[in-house]
Amino acid sequence: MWCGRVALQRIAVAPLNSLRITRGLPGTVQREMSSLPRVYITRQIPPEGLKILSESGQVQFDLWDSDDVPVPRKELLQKVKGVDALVCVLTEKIDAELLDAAGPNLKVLSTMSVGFDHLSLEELKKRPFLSSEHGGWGTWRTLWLCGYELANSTVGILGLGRIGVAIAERLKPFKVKKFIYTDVAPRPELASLIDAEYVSMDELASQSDFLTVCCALTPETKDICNKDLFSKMKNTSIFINTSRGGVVDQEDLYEALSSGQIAGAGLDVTVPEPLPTSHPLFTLNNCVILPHIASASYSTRNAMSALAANNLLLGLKGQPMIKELKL
Ligand SMILES: O=C(O)C(=O)CO
Repeated sequence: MWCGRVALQRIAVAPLNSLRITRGLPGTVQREMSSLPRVYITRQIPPEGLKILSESGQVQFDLWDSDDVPVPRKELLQKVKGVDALVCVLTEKIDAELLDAAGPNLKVLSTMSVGFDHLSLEELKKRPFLSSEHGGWGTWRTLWLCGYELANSTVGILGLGRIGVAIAERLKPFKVKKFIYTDVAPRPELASLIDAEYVSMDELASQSDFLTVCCALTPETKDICNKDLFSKMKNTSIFINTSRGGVVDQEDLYEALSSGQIAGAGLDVTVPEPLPTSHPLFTLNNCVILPHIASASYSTRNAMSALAANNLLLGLKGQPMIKELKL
């Protein structure tokens, strides 16, 4: 058997290996949709191979469930659309038409054959998207990597303090329609700086197009961003956390992102930090995770160190500090 591994991207293990197999169209077997890489198998391949894929927990697959008749070309061209990987046999012509139909998500082509005369090597070589060396970019496409705009949006701030205000000030030029916030109580002085409206937690969840978490992690705010909050958010909303990972129930967030309950998340902070690369959140294509760098500019970090030093000196002199945490 020759397995043509044309290119291999990182595939992280996700805890979703118990997906139910459901019967789809006659002659096909489908696994339920999840965020795992999608594989199409063009033939009912012998059980050993299917078992390996099934038990790996690394992929979801869709299969032409017959060994007597090859998958009709029309069905094949439909089924390969957007797949991450393809297992084929020697009856399938892997040519320009098929590779175009599959599109730029295709990262691995594995043929269950020693011969490879059914593969158009010229076409395979031409396609930069089959090689991770080319950055995985395909041609410009109309909806590729599109996101939601800040213009005309409602931005919700969970926990309004200096950071929430600073974020709003930076977002305002992008023509945000409205800022809303919630906190333990209204903070009119800060809110007036950004013209933000005080709302309940439920209203914050249901109205925000972008919900940004700026509260401190305390016993009261631990896991405050959980299933209950995500279930009230719009499925077009983006969740941002730059405060502390502990304010988010990461399992609930994974569920909300993978089920499409919310559209996406940007996390600068996680539990733990660094988040292990095997963490399920890393398997999602609608979750961007950064290594706690929201304040990582030379001037901000210098200002932070100067503030810490000045506070210390004032404290030693018994004078009021510039910023003091009242215990
Ligand atoms: O100052 C903090 O608390 C940070 O998280 C650094 O960005």
